[in-house]
Amino acid sequence: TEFRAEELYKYYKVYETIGSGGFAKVKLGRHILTGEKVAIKIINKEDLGDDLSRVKLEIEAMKNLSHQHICRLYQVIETSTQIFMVLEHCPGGDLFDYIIAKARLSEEETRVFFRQIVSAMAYVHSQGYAHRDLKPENILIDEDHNLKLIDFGLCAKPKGGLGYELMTCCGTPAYVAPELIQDRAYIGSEADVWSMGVLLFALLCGHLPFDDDNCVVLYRKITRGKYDNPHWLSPGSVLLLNQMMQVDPKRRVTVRQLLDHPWVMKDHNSPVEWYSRQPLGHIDEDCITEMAVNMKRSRESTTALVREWRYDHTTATYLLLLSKKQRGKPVRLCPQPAVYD
Ligand SMILES: CN(C)C[C@H]1CC[C@H](N2C(=O)NCc3cnc4ccc(-c5cc(Cl)c(O)c(Cl)c5)cc4c32)CC1
Repeated sequence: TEFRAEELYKYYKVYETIGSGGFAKVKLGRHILTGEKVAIKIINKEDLGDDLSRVKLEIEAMKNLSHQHICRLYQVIETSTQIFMVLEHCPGGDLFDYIIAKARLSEEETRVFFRQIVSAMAYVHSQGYAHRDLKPENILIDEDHNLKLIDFGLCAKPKGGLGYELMTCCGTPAYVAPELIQDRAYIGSEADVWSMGVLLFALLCGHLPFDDDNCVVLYRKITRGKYDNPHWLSPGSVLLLNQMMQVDPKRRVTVRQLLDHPWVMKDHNSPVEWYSRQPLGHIDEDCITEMAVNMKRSRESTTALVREWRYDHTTATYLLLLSKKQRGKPVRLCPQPAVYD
């Protein structure tokens, strides 16, 4: 039903295309009521084919994932031909470009970033999901130079919980764990730790531990699990990388062990905080008050509406107001469409 695309333009200013990801393009937008910038991921259904299920999977996963280091989904609008995902805007681009621009990161800067990745992954696993496509291209940098995980299109939530084995071999070759390559049954969280090891290597070294233009050669290198440690790596970094890129998944360090791993604790002296700072069940009273006034509804009916988490304009308005509050901005809605840059 085409008129529903109007729903996008009713609530958002839509500006230029700021990027593309796979079968989607991403435009910059602004939520009219709060004035907050958003990223609008636009998917054309006819380009998808059977990938439509992947998009539905990503949307369902993102509705259940609310965390300070995961890109937040605010609203979903579906028309007969398109799906619009209104997402948290990350002006810093992705980590891949960031590494390229700096050649490689210092151990100190890597540690700050890696702690945020461990925080996000401990939360994702605690919700019963495995990401399965961890790589610098799928990690964005927000306006406060914090990391946000994106692209849950390949994630898995095994019915029996993360302890259950998965079979689908997927992900990006250079980051894929050996057990996936051998087409053996694998545990999603263990495969994610391998990918985190490859990611940590890329941050510290500026190149990949296993690389080859020929896929077969690349896979053989991964299953052998042998790679060169550049001379600039500290002994602590070499040890952690070795513990994460263990070919035998049962010998690999777990995300839980990473939370207070000596390398992760260095200079920070505290374990990684992985709990969500905005748990899904929590309702913020200030945001409810502002919305109730603006919608000319009672606080009770406004609260009930927000609690339905329909990922419609009400969800978006609430989450964007909450984001403003958490960044110290006034918890205010602008009823008349204000003029911006
Ligand atoms: C694998 N790479 C190519 C992927 C690219 C995709 C475009 C990205 N991007 C820009 O190009 N410019 C700035 C920019 C700003 N805010 C963003 C917020 C969310 C997303 C986003 C979120 C999800 Cl959940 C998702 O699935 C996808 Cl595809 C995108 C992208 C943003 C973005 C950068 C990484």
